[in-house]
Amino acid sequence: MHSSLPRPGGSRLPAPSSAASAATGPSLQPLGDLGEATVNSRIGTLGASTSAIAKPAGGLKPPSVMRPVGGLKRPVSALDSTETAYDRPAQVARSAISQTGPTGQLRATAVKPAIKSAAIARPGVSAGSKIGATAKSALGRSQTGMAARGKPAPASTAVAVAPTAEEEAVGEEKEKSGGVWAPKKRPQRAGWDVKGRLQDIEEDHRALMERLVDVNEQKDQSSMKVIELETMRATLETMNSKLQADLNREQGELNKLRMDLHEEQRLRRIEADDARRQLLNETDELRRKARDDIENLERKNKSEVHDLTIKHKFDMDELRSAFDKLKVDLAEEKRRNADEVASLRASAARELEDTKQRSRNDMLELKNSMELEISTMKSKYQTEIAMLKSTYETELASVKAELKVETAAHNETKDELAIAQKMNKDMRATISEQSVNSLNMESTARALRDKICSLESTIADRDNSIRDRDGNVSEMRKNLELAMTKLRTEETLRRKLHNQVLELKGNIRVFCRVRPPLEAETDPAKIDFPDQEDEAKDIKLYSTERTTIGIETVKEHPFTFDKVFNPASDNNLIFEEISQLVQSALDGYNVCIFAYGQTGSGKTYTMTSKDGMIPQAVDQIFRTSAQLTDKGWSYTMEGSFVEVYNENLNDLLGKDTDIDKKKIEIRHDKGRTMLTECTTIPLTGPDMMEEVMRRASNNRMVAATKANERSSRSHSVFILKLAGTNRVTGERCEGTLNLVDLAGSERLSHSQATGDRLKETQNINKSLSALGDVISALGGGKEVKHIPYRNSKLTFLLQNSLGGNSKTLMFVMVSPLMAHMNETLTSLKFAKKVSQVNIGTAKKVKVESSNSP
Ligand SMILES: Nc1ncnc2c1ncn2[C@@H]1O[C@H](COP(=O)(O)OP(=O)(O)OP(=O)(O)O)[C@@H](O)[C@H]1O
Repeated sequence: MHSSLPRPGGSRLPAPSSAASAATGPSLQPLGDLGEATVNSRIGTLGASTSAIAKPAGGLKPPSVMRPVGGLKRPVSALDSTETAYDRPAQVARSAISQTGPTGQLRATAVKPAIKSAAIARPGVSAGSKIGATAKSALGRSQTGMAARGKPAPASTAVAVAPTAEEEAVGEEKEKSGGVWAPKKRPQRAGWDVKGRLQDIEEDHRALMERLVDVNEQKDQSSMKVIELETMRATLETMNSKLQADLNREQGELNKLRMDLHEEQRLRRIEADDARRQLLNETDELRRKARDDIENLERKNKSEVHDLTIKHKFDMDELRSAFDKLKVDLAEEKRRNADEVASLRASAARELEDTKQRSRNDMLELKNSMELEISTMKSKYQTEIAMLKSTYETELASVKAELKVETAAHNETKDELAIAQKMNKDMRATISEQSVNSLNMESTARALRDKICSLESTIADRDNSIRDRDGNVSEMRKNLELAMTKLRTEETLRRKLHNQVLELKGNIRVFCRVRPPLEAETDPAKIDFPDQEDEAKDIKLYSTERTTIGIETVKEHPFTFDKVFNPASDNNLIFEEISQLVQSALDGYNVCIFAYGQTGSGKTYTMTSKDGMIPQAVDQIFRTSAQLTDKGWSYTMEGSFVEVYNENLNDLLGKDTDIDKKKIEIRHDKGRTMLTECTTIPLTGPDMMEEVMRRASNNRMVAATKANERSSRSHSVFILKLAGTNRVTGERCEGTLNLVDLAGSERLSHSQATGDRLKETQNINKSLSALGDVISALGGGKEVKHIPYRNSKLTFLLQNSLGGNSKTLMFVMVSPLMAHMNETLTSLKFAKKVSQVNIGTAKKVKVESSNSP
């Protein structure tokens, strides 16, 4: 290993061996003469000095110098702990350096072992830090020095050997260039030439001293270097302390961060606690809300159940009425069946009678023919017998005569007598044979007579059964009669009950209908229907009002009526609600249905459109009256259609040329209203209504050409009179159904109208306020003695249909537009007043009847 260590000059040092030391032998004289110990001590001192001097100049660069870059942020302890074995010699060197005095002078004794340990510390390392290399070169130098002085090197260190010629040349060269010092080459002196040798030594000593001076210079340089290194160390230490300070600061920051972290954690914990508490509160709140919801739901459920119960009750009532209707239908069916049975029975009886008659005729014929046959046969046989008898008697007489003749010749003709007797015997046999035949004939006649008898008894049985059936039929007829009577009683009862139901609902009822906005209408009003799913009685409107100080406020206007129809309700739904009133007209009551509201609110649409109240009412009346036929009722119906315009009546079913010309008078007589010179069309079927409506609409159009927008400024009244008679009970009833499309209720200002328009305005205002007056007077009770029917043509026309014996329904029509809000509110207020009027119980129109009480 040591054999391959390179020398600073590139030559190799031979491995330390005794041979090597022996090689130096011939070149060195024994030092016994001079005092070998002295020489050796000098050489040793020199060697030690050179070794000390040969301390590596630049080899003490501490590895830590290079470290700060990477290890800047690392704590010192960490830096120290990461020092490897390679760093330790440098540390030792550093500590050695630190032992220099304040002057910066290096103490050789301290440096020497340091270098030594540095050199020894890394034996066998071929390449490594500068320190190792420097230490090795220093070692090399010291060894060389020692070798030169002939002193054996320690076993653990390399021992210098005598240089070869080549090495010597290099040594010389080195010497010149200030390399490692070596004694000068000179011719070998003889052993005895101690003086010469001393001279050489003296010379070498001088050279060495010179060299020492050089070395001292080098030492100074090294000291300088050490100082430099020291400065560097100080810098490094400053850096180190700076780093330490950084580290401390960072640690401080870290601690601060840790504290922040703790604070943050504490805050988070508090927040978490708060959140948990909030969550608990929210959960409680939710639980409470859920409980409330459940309770609300239960309440709602209960109310729904209640509603459903009511609905169920209502449905049950309806079912009951349907059941009653079914009963009626069943009775009707029964009656039809009974009729059928009766007709079948009659035809069966007729057939039976025919069959009986035919059988009787057949029997009679048979009997006659039999009797004829029997009598023919009888007479035939009797004739035959008589003939035979006469023949016999003749023969007997002739025989007797002959006998007489021949008696004499009796004896003579005894044989002839015997023959004659024999012939007589034969004849008797024939006669008896004939008698048997006659008897047979008689028995046949008897059998025939028996057959006739049995046929007669069968006919009698049949007669009996027919009589029995007749008995059943009459019993069934009686039952039918009873059922019909019951049915009639029930019908009367139904009418009474129906009337009572309507009475309970009030004789003036007010329905409110809001029409849908039309396509072109863009400013809808805000209208609510709060209980549409329920009773549908409420409506709420919202208007905006400006206070005196200019603040806009929204005002609510709630109203309640007998029924409120929202814009989605169609005419069919509305008719369902009024159909019972229409039924009342059939039951003999006067019924009046008004459509009240401003122009364009939907009055005409509700009353006269194709599926409006007028066509549907007539249709229902026809349908119901047809059903009542089975209960003995037959009805006659007649319709009139009049227009009240400017306090004049126009016949809308008359000639168009008579409009505004013919004067129609109103007469009241015993609860009946008659119109003079007004067309009344008998209605025989619902299809006739189309013609009635067409004619009325034509005349209205003609009237409209006379005055613009006349339909809005006139009242139209369709009057349907119904007269019913029950052919079975003799009951009679008369009812009137008045369907009125009123003029637009908008407040017309007198100031803006002139001429015809002013007249129209005055008349509309007059008639509508008269209607209001009549209704409120009717609601005044018994104290009010006078009802001002005569204040307008309209109220006078409807006198018998407004009040005590009538049923009244007012539709208050509502426009859905914001622009009409004020008019709408006025209409609704008027309707509210009407709905609060109680006009007493309606009475059936009294009609004298054959058996009415
Ligand atoms: N329920 C409804 N559904 C659909 N359209 C309707 C409804 N009601 C009214 N209308 C429409 O609104 C418009 C005005 O209605 P209508 O002529 O019936 O009002 P009005 O009150 O009779 O007016 P006037 O007093 O001028 O006769 C018409 O075009 C009509 O078709």
